[in-house]
Amino acid sequence: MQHGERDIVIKVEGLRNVFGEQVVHDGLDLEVHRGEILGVVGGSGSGKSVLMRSIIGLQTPSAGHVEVLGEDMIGRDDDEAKNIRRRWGILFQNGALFSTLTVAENVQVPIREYFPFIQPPLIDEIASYKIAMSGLDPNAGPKYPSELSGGMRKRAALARALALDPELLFLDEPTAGLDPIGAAAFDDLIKSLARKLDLTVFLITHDLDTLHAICDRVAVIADKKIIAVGTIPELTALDHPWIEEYFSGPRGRAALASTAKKGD
Ligand SMILES: Nc1ncnc2c1ncn2[C@@H]1O[C@H](COP(=O)(O)OP(=O)(O)OP(=O)(O)O)[C@@H](O)[C@H]1O
Repeated sequence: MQHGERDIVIKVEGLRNVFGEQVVHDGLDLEVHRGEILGVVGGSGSGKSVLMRSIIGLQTPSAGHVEVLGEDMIGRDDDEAKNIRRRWGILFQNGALFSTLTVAENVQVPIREYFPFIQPPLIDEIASYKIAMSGLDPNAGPKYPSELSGGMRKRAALARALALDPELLFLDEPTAGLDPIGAAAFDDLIKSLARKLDLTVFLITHDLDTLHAICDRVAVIADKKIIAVGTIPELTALDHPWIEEYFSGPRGRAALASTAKKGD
């Protein structure tokens, strides 16, 4: 399928990132289409997180072009960048919740930042709604992150990422540290929210089950660039040793078998 400019939510062209002597990205290109869940995979240290940081403006690339939701991300002043940031939510790898705030207060932070004129009772209501949407019990609202399980913390962080009704969601290893049942439940939640809320999702993961269960396409980083993007069958049809080893090695085969079983 051909995608018009308006259907491309993230466009990265010729991205180059260098730390000292180390070239992490060189000539990296990627397009993320509206409404898709795009998984990003690659070996440890291949530059997945640096790619995400370049897209969200936390890392200024040495060269290249990054466009998000039709806006050029490089060289923006603070106010302009803030207006674009409002349109996406981010779930960082460790959740990155404020430990001194309750779950409800964490979810309220972005709402208060962007809409300080909204009255507190309404802010409470919006936060409760996001907490419920993320599959947490309403009793979780007054709890502190340290009082929650790992899975509940992820859901709380997801509620905060959804606080401003984003169009785009960035997820950095959302199922890392969860047991397989918790991870599958979190995958289901992401898939269902993405469909219901018309989200575009950029998802970094090492979790083969997640790739099979929820990703529409997968982008593979190796050799400092995106070497392939496509559905898993499209990728496995390619003759590339890393991709073959990744998807067709023992863990890849197990993930495929378990997805096939689920679909019976
Ligand atoms: N701020 C920084 N300063 C120097 N080097 C950095 C910085 N951030 C990342 N790097 C280096 O860039 C490379 C890519 O890092 P990145 O975190 O993007 O890898 P990754 O693919 O996300 O890895 P993992 O799967 O292990 O999380 C690594 O070698 C890392 O050490």
